[in-house]
Amino acid sequence: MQGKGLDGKTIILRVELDARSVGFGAAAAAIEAAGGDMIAIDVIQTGRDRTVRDLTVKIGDSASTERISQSLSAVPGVKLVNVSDRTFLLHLGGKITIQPKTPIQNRDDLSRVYTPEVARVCTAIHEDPSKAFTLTIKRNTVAVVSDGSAVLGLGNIGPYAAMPVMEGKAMLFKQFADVDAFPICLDTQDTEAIIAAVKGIAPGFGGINLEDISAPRCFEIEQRLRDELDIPVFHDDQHGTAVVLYAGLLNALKLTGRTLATAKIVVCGIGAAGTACTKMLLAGGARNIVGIDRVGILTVDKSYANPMWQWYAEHTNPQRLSGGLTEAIAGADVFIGVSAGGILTRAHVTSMANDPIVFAMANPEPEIRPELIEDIVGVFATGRSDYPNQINNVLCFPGIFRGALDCRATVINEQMKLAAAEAIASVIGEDELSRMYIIPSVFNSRIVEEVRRRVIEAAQSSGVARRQPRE
Ligand SMILES: NC(=O)c1ccc[n+]([C@@H]2O[C@H](COP(=O)([O-])OP(=O)(O)OC[C@H]3O[C@@H](n4cnc5c(N)ncnc54)[C@H](O)[C@@H]3O)[C@@H](O)[C@H]2O)c1
Ligand SMILES: O=C(O)C[C@H](O)C(=O)O
Ligand SMILES: [Mg+2]
Repeated sequence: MQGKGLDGKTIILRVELDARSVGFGAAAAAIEAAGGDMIAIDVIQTGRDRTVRDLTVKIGDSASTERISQSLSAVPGVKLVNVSDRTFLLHLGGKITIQPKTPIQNRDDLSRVYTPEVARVCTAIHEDPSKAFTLTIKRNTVAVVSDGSAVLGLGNIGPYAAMPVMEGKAMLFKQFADVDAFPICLDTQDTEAIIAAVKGIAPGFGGINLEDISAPRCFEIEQRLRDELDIPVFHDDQHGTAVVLYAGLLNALKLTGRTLATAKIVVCGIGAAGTACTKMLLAGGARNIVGIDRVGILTVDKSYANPMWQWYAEHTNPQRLSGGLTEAIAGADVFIGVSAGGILTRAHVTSMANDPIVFAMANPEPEIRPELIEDIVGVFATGRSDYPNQINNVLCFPGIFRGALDCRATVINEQMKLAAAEAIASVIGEDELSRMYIIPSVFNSRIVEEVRRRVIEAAQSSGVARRQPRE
């Protein structure tokens, strides 16, 4: 098992060299001395006094971006202008764009897509608002809405910093399910203001994917929007995560000879994801779930100001355990982490039952790195793409929205979520299932189609579909 880490292995250093006092060789030598290997040089600007170059440098195992930058900056006459890596370069100018479906080539085209002809289409929609689904982008467009309050496990980093994640989700929607998704990061964390903003933009969208909004506000925001809008509103960190977790856990339990009803399951991080995962496991028949957050094990013997924690304490922890993670995890069959990076230790895992299942799903840094417990864990999964068994909501949200949009569902309900989980689990055949393969790859082309098909069936049988899709 190997993760690539967050630093790219190749970096690009933009340097300004004082042409009179520094030779290029000195810069190259400084990079080499710090463990870097210069593999390309691009001249950006040249002049009599100074030149600007982009140096592409491969970072050796012993080196780091910081060491190389420091070594280079220490050379007299060298000014380090910028350091980027392949990841940053991929983000230059953002990751998505909007393109018209047809070009406007002449006056005739112009008068059809725009004034005066467009007015006839506007009038038709005014007379029959349901035509918005057929005559505008509403039919295939989802808003990915965040307030930046719980971005991955990075926490409350605000709406500007949340944008790269939301753009990424939009890319995944398009690539995997051909859904046009638009990232919307709101500059408010006020519940009422978020509800009003989403309701205000809803006319242009066929669905709302709420993303990275922290608990407990996310519960009220989602519930109110579900009640007040007639398009699906789906908090991805709750339900997308729960659907994928459920699919992966069923397979892991099967492989280790356990059942949901008898396994002791510890859920760490009782926020958006932890709450929804627990609800889905309870609905599936789990009976021994213990939840833990910063305040310790949630137990009915205490009372909590957070109403969701109160609910949680009343519906879990049948043995009324108390204490911290050490007390919660002793003898547990399953650990589900949706909290923060690095909080689980090898000693914790050693204290679990034999052949334990550890799903360390915090992003980007899991609760524990697989290499630390490889020899003692039964089944291991993370939320990341650079380890085996990626339990990530990307396996759910493209397909579930594809299905919901195609049958014009008014909501995404429990039946549709369960259908999505069963679809994801079903993509792995019995003979393929192994400890390193409990959940299909994001790139498995059958996932979206299978999720879509079963979600549409579930929407129809539960009476929330407004349209019969063609195929
Ligand atoms: N793999 C996936 O698909 C996936 C999906 C959703 C969320 N996540 C990850 O799960 C984590 C939580 O996301 P969320 O949307 O539920 O956020 P959230 O803010 O709603 O909830 C996080 C909860 O974790 C708790 N927590 C933080 N540090 C803790 C600690 N040291 N010990 C115990 N509890 C702690 C917080 O108090 C909070 O209740 C993030 O790291 C996120 O990246 C992963
Ligand atoms: O964004 C991800 O990779 C998954 C999830 O939505 C998260 O918040 O961590
Ligand atoms: Mg998220």
